This record gives sequence, C-alpha cells and structure tokens, in this order.
Amino acid sequence: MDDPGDGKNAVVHPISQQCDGTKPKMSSTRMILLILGFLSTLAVVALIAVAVTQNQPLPKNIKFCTEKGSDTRSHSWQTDGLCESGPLCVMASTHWVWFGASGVAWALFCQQYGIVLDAGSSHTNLYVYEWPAEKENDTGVVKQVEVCKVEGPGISGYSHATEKAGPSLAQCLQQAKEVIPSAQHKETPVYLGATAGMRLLRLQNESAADKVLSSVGNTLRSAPFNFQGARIITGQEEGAYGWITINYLLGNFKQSGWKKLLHSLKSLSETSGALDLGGASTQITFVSKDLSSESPENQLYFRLYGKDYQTMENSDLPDPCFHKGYERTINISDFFKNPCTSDKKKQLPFSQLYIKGEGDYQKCRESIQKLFNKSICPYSSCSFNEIYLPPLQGDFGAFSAFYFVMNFLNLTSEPNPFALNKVTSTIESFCAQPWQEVKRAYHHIKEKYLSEYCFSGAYILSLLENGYGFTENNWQMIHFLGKIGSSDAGWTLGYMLNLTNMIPAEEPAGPPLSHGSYVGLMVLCSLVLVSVLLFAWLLFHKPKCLQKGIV
Ligand SMILES: Nc1ccn([C@@H]2O[C@H](COP(=O)(O)OP(=O)(O)OP(=O)(O)O)[C@@H](O)[C@H]2O)c(=O)n1
Ligand SMILES: [Ca+2]
Repeated sequence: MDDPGDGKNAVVHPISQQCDGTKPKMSSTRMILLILGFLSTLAVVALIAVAVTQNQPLPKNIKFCTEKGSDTRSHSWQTDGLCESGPLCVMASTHWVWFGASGVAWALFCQQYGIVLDAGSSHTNLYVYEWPAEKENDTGVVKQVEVCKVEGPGISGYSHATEKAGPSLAQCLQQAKEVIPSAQHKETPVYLGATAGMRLLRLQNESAADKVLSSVGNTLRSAPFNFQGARIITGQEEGAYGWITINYLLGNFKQSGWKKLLHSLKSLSETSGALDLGGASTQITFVSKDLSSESPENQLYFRLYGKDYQTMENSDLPDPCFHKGYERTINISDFFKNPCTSDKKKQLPFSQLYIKGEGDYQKCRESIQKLFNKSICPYSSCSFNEIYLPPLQGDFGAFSAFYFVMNFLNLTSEPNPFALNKVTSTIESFCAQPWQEVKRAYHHIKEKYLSEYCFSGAYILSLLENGYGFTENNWQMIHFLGKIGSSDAGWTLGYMLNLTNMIPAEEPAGPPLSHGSYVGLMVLCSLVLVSVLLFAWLLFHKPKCLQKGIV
C-alpha cells in the first residue's frame, strides 16, 4: 500500500501515477480491464465448475426414503413424500439426518435394511442388517442389528412334514417386523440360503427338498418384505461369502481395498482366509499365491457327516470321542439313511446301536484321522480326499463351530492366540473328564452341544492339522471369531452384500477430488476472484483517496 500521509514517500506504482495527475494511457487501462475481466470470469467459471463437478449426485450410491412411516427405534428415520421427487428433503423429525454437500445442496438419507435367513443343517438363524442408504458401498457400514434363532430343527428336519417348514419361521419374521420400521418393510429384501442339511436332503429325496423350499418360500412371500428367493447354496458359495463377510467386517476392502479386490489379485494377500465349520459341512477359503488354480473351482468344499464307525460284533459301540460314562442310543436305520453313510450300509442283526463313551482323545483323534484320506492327490498338493489345496497363506478367521468349540474350551485368546500344544493338551484333558463331572460343571449348557465338544475339539484339530496342514508354526495365524463388531461371522452378510449389489462392479463412485483438494481449489479460486476485484476497486478508487492524502 502507498503511504497516504506522505506523498513524497509514496511508493511508485503504476496506479500511483494517477496521484500525480498523470492520466494512464487508454490502451493500458483497457488492457488492465481486459485482464481483470478475464481473470474474474475465469475464477467464477472455475468456482462453479469445481462445485458442480464435486457435488454431482452419485447415482448408484444414493437412495432416498420414499414413504412416510413411524419409527420405534432411535437409529431409524421417519420419511416424507418429498424425498421421492428429488434430492431435497424436508426435515420432519428430530431423528432425521442431514448431509451437506459442501454447502451447495442438502439431501436426506435414511437407513436401509436387509434380511438373510441362514437355513443350516442344525438350525435356522434370521439376521437383520442395517446401513445408511447413501453409504452402501462403503466398507463397514452394513451392520447386523438383530439375530433370531428359529425354534426347532433346521428346515431339512421337516422332510416328513414339509408343510411345517415355512410356519416354523413365523416367530423370527415377526421379530424382524418389529425391528424394521414399517415404512421400510416393502423395500427390505429377504433372502433364504440353505446349506448342507438341504444339500443332503436333495441328494436323498429331491421332491421333499423342493417341498421344503416351496413351504419356506410361501411363508417369506407372505411376509411384508421384498422376497428375493429361497435356494440351496453350494459349498463354494458358502465359503466365498464367509470370506467376503469377514474381510468386509475387518475393513480389508476399504476404499482402495475394493479396487484391490477387483483389479489386483496380488494385493489380496492382505485379506484373511475364512474357516467355517457347520453341522454337516466345512469350508476353507483364502487367497492363494498360486493363481493358476489346478482345481477348476479354486476353492475347496467337502462334506463330512457323522463319525467313523467301527467293526460291530454286537450292538455296543465303544466311542473314544465321548466322555467316559456317556451313553447314547441311535437307530441303525437313521444312521445309514444319509447319503454320506448309505454306501456303507450293512445288514446287522440289531436295529439299534448303544454308544458308550471312552473319553480317549488319542484314540478319538486316530479314528477321525482315518476320515482324511491323503494317499491319493491328483494335484501338486491336496488337503485330503483328492481335494486341491494350495499352500496356506496369511491369517485366517475361523467361525461357526470352530468358534463355538474353542470358545467353550476358553481357547480363543486374542490378540495373542494360544500355541498349538496348549490347545491340544486342553482338549485332551477335557475329553478325559468323566461325563457326570462334565455335566455337573457345565449344567447350563445344552446337553447335545456339551456331549460333543470332546469329539468336536479332536475333529477340529484333525481337520486343521492333518487336513489343511496347519502346524505349530502357523497355528497362531488362526483367529477364532464369533462376532466382528456387532455382526456375526458367517456367510450371510457376504451373501446379502453380493445380492444387493453392494460389492460394486467397479470402484465405488466418489467425488472426483478429495475433500482437501476440493476445499483448496475453492479457496484458491475465491482468492483469485477477491484479489481481482480488489485490484479493480483500487484501480478506480485510489486516485480520489490518494488525492485526498496529497491535499
Ligand atoms: N452354541 C453352539 C451352537 C452350535 N454348536 C454346534 O456347532 C455346530 C455347527 O453349528 P452351525 O454353525 O449353526 O451349523 P449349521 O449352520 O446348522 O450347519 P451347516 O453350515 O453345515 O449347514 C453344530 O453341530 C452345533 O451342534 C455348538 O457347539 N454350540
Ligand atoms: Ca452354517
């Protein structure tokens, strides 16, 4: 700035030439005006362009509430018809959430819901998931808000009364209706996926399996939700969706992660493998360094059902995998009924078997080991039973029965997992406890589960060590997980993410600039505009003020 108090000391500046009464030449004034006009226009255009581009609606990611509804829970939102017509919604409830688009436009988004029923071999679980609609492609935003355990057996258990399979789900559907605001019911997708129990029933009795599916389909169709199908999923899908679930919940797909998932299989080594053990099947899923799969599915799936049985001379069957003092009677006809044992059917002179526990971990483990046939492998490496298994790699999240059993035995120590020898010795000493003692100590636990923890512990160790080849060295790469955050580890979340297109086919659409660059550019453009205007103002007003100073 020129010194207004002392004309002599005034800094000589093109503008100050006017203070001397010297008129600037017309051509240079016009030139300056032209430059100023050009710069202002440029700054205004840049400001508008940056703002418009940055705040463009992101088509796939945005959903608006469409109906008026009532809300019973603090994290759900009432909606208003205005939301149907455009991005501008009117706030009608204190529960509403407003998202500002950098001061240019405002929009309201509400919660979305999805329901998945996991129709397992032993039971059915209904899960309700919730996420803010506008963020559906962000990892970690989908959360389990409810789980309901269906009373009674798994749906495959209704093979003799197929019409009862559907109604068995009614109570959990009612619970879902209460959890999800009624305005959202119509647009809430509901999926049912049936696993090993139904796969086995389909092999045994296809028409019964169809009738069960049709019964559950009818019940789900008559619920107020958006029914999307009830089907039997393959073991490969179960493994893959379990893998998606845990990696989604662990945040391994965050931002660049989705890109990694889609574009660079190499960087997927940063994901966790998934180990699932159900009542009638088990899956291992992980990303292998070996990208050229020798096995077409590049995943492995196998069914394991029941236990090995021994030469039977009489109807007493000593079983080392049950506690000493434990007894159970089973019908031979039931035993040979399922497809995994039917080819071993024998004519026996008795109709029932009396299982008598021996509580011998070593013997139990040896019997189980015989299930894993490692003698033939048509590939460079196998788990067992001729199933391709590339070298193990990275961390693994182990859930379902892996978790139930390890959790019961207090062997799920995180973040410092127990060493393999500690796990083995714990299971061994648990198996050695007499049944009466076990029952007394754990009277609060369902007898069916309790009686099988010794077998399940030995089975898990056989599967992981002899089957998959985990050793003392990489055992601690296995993390036994029940939940991650508020969501259960399992295939259902991954299934829903896939079917609702929340696993984007390409990197999620986002604003072209990062927030920092956007703010920086806006500030820069604004500064240019302000400077230009200030310059223009000085150009036209300074003479007077300076003249005042000189007078
Ligand atoms: N609290 C629990 C719940 C289940 N289990 C046992 O864990 C096994 C697996 O249960 P789950 O994962 O629910 O199996 P499903 O999904 O029904 O079976 P699948 O996936 O094979 O269809 C069952 O044998 C059950 O006895 C357990 O020990 N403790
Ligand atoms: Ca399961």
